[in-house]
Amino acid sequence: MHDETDGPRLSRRAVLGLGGGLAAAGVVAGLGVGRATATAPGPAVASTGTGTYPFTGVHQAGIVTPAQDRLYLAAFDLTTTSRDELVELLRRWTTIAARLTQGLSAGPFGPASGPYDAPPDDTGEAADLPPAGLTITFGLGRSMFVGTPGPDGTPGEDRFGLADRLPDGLVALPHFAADDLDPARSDGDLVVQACADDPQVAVHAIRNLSRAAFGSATIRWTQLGYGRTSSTSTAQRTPRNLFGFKDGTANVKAEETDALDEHVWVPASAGWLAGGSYLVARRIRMRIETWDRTSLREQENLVGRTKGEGAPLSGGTEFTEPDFTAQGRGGAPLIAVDSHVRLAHPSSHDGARMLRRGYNFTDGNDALGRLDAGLFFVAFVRDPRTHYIPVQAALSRDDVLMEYLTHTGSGLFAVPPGVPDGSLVTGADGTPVTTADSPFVGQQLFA
Ligand SMILES: C=CC1=C(C)c2cc3[nH]c(cc4nc(cc5[nH]c(cc1n2)c(C)c5CCC(=O)O)C(CCC(=O)O)=C4C)c(C)c3C=C
Ligand SMILES: [Fe+2]
Repeated sequence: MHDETDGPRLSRRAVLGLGGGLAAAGVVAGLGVGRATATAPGPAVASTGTGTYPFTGVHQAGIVTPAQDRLYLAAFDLTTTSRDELVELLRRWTTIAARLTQGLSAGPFGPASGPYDAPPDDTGEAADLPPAGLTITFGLGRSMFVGTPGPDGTPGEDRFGLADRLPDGLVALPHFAADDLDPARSDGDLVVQACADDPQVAVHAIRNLSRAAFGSATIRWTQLGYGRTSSTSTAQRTPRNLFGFKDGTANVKAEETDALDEHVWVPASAGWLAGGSYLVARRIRMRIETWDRTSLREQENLVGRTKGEGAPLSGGTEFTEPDFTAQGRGGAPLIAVDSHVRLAHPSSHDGARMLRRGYNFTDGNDALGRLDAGLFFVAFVRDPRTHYIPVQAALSRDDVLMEYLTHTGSGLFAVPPGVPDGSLVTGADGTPVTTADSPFVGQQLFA
């Protein structure tokens, strides 16, 4: 497992061989390019102290890799209508992501070594920071394929000739009861999820990707998150959400490879998206001031688990399966029929599970002094039609916890598979570069 206790960390400068020499080599990036094998990121190298996760692989990183402590997620709108420019953007983004996640600068020169009369090819604020386990995960929104329908229901525009490649699961999410969605915090043509154990590293990643998108795409909305609200590995302790409850106990974990195939990865039959997933994002504001005036008994009944250990109210310890048939004195179920865990449990949804990877957020306060805080819910599923929409519909309709929640933002994105190991193109300095045929996330879509 990657964590803060991993041995000595290398800063970007150290990884780069202290800038100068490698930056000089970067001048000739593009010369002598080759397919990266030796330089392709190897297995997770937490043990060597660099704190990096491989960028390449069958699946994109940032899904089953252990959830880091911080999130910066940005949704983008494309400003270009050129398919070639879209491909170029994805190529540039892929190279930058491959570099940043391995502790390199965004471009081959770095923040302080490029031509003196040009803006640096990296903004610099992460120059002396370790890679902090950065992962960057790309997703594609429905509007990229079919545009945005008009208010009168007129169909959107197929700007890139991709309408017939729309994945079946990339549906327009229905309106759920108690949704109060802000369009300025919802949807988008593209999404980039940057997760790291240092917020500055995650912000640096999005900033440099946004910079590289200049002229092709602009940021539509962003969300900062802290204090992951899920574990994605059995080696991680279960964190707590802002209601103070352990969150992520029953999550799908990286070690459950059969469950990942069944519930998270898009199957081979799904064409270009095979090996990918779908990312659901929901910005959920929590009425924490009201919650804090609620008795412990009521809080536990709303959730269906104990607040201290996170054990189901039917008994046992944190990882004991809830027993929904268990009754207390008087015959009432120990886990209420309208409790959160009962309504979200796979047994209520034909066995459907999801890989949750959410974060807490606090975005200031409202005019009444109440915190604008909550849970930025992120989940990866194999098909939102079976693995998310029915669950959300049941929760929005019947979950007593909803009395304390308002969904204020929403997004659904198709997450392409990973860039294959050994396929990155490297420059003379051995680091990834963008060329006319360098690989990119989502390449299968354009094949
Ligand atoms: C549509 C999916 C879900 C949303 C939205 C959601 C929001 C949400 N959840 C909590 C707190 C907890 N959730 C817990 C379990 C849990 N939640 C979902 C789904 C959504 N939650 C699932 C599928 C599960 C697992 C159910 C199971 O298999 O037992 C828990 C219990 C601990 C755990 O297993 O993680 C808590 C606590 C909040 C506060 C919230 C919105 C703000
Ligand atoms: Fe939940």
